[in-house]
Amino acid sequence: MSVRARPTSPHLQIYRWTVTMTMSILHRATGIANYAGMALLAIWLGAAAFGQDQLTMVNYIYGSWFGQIVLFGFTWSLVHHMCGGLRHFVWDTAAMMEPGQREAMAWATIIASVIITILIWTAFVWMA
Ligand code: HEM
Repeated sequence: MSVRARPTSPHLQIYRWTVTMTMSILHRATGIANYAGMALLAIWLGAAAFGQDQLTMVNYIYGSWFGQIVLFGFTWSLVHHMCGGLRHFVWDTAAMMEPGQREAMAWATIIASVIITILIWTAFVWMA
């Protein structure tokens, strides 16, 4: 007896990859990363409350090249997630829902998040 191929439901290997899809995934990923980043902020505040030695140690770790990369990534994650939140806010008004408009907003989110992150680090870290 011949076996007929069973119908498959849509899944990642069937969908054409789109920028809006990437933004949707990134929004959840940055949401999760924001939790981890907030823990870093809590550790820093806790160290400041404990005393100068603890604060110096945390500052040393956060100031290392690895710490700086993590903090830069956390800044981008926060900013990207915030831009994504504003994108949802625009959609809540039922605007920018056409395919071209959705893609334009997705690209605007990526570009704005990179520019804003670099501006924040320029103003508060590199030039401070
Ligand atoms: C540290 C701060 C934040 C954390 C930890 C956080 C965390 C998260 C997480 C984990 C999700 C995913 C929920 C899911 O997909 O089921 C989410 C979704 C969302 N976040 Fe945040 N978030 C933060 C800040 C913000 C800010 C500042 C905004 C707005 C400017 C925002 C707007 C949204 C929106 C609109 C969604 C829902 C997106 C959707 O329906 O697909 N979030 N957040």
